[in-house]
Amino acid sequence: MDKLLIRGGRSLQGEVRISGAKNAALPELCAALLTAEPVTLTNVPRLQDVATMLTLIRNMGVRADRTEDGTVQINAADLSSPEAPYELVKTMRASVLALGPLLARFGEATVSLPGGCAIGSRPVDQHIKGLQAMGAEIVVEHGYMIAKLPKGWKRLKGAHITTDMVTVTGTENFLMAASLAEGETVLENAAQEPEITDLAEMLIKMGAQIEGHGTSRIRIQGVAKLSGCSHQVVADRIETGTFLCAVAATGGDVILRHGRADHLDAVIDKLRDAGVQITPMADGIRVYSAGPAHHYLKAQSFRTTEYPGFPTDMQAQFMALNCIAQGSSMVTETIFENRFMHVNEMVRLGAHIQIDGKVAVVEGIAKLSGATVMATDLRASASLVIAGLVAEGETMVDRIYHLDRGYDQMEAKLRGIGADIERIKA
Ligand SMILES: CC(=O)N[C@H]1[C@@H](OP(=O)(O)OP(=O)(O)OC[C@H]2O[C@@H](n3ccc(=O)[nH]c3=O)[C@H](O)[C@@H]2O)O[C@H](CO)[C@@H](O)[C@@H]1O
Ligand SMILES: C=C(OP(=O)(O)O)C(=O)O
Repeated sequence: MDKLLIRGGRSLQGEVRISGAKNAALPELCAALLTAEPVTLTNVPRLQDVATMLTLIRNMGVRADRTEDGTVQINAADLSSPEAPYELVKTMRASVLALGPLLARFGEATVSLPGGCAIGSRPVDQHIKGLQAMGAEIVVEHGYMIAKLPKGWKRLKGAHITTDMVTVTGTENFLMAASLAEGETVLENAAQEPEITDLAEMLIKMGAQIEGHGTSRIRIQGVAKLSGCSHQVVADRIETGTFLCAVAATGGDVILRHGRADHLDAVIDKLRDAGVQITPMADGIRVYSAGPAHHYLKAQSFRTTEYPGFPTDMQAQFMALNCIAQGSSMVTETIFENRFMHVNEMVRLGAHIQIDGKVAVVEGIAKLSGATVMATDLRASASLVIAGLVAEGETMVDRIYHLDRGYDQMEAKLRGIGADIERIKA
């Protein structure tokens, strides 16, 4: 297993190019299953999850070709096997996104219950309930969701779906399924994340009739057929936020090219309150902090919530900053029940953190000291990299395959702005 070796203490300067969003590219690759016509996605990030999704759809008989510039061409005209086997989905939560499109276009689907980051139990009951409301017959057997249309049905039927909680991939599954269903679907309590809006915009280019995306109530008028399209994946707000926290922690002056400040209001507000200077630009964001966080920044308390609130996917990275900022802070995780696994590893670097249920109380200290730490999930890995960038001496981050699932060449990008970081190949 590859590791990252970081020698901390350097400030960051220069420019980083932000990649396309993992959490938009994955549903958009699945949306291509809704049509027999060619779909072109550009700005697709180079990630392990994207590679896994491409393997998954190729395994169904779909043609999917990617080029070095981040373009992926998909043709699902000859999709022969609407199945997502366990072996291919066990590492990736987003594989559940195959369910809606397969069911909508082929009237059947067999999709393994998904894997992904071990940050909580992550059930898919809402996905199943919503698709059942559209008429699907779904049983869960031997770890698989086996779904089909009732006898004699040609298409799903539009429905009024109110989920028990806001679910991002649930909303995406319903959007895709409803686009090809008969009649109107109304999604209440819908997720409002920018990745949902980006997916809806892609579906609209394919001929879908969608209104209200980006709000908690989405209306979809189903159509009988969707066509091909060309779509550019939106910039990754979580990658952007991760680099913002890295520069805030080390000090420095960096332009995040293509980063979208308007998708990160909650994080940027907290960074500004901490003392970081953030300037939105025409095609990016400039971030400036005079030096190491402990000399210049004040720790910030925050609570994760659904968009537009503070994203759970930024909790660990901001906590790394709080560890070495001035003062104490309370970090409350409300979305996933097991998303503090980075805490023990940060403590190994000298951080002062105590967990009490959903709350982590962080006492900012002047210095972390380098150590060997283990990445436990995707954003935990990123937070340990940030901690390593400011720790004294060497930090070795083990098990970075988690990082490779969701960050496009993170260590190369960090090296490009002055970090002392190298990948140690297994
Ligand atoms: C591929 C992708 O886009 N992943 C993102 C997506 O995950 P994902 O879509 O899996 O997360 P959800 O928004 O569905 O989960 C929100 C909460 O609802 C619960 N829940 C969800 C569905 C369900 O059927 N039953 C249920 O109980 C979950 O366990 C969790 O506690 O949104 C999360 C929350 O912003 C992010 O952390 C992930 O990066
Ligand atoms: C939790 C995440 O990913 P996934 O839903 O793919 O596990 C994430 O992107 O932080």
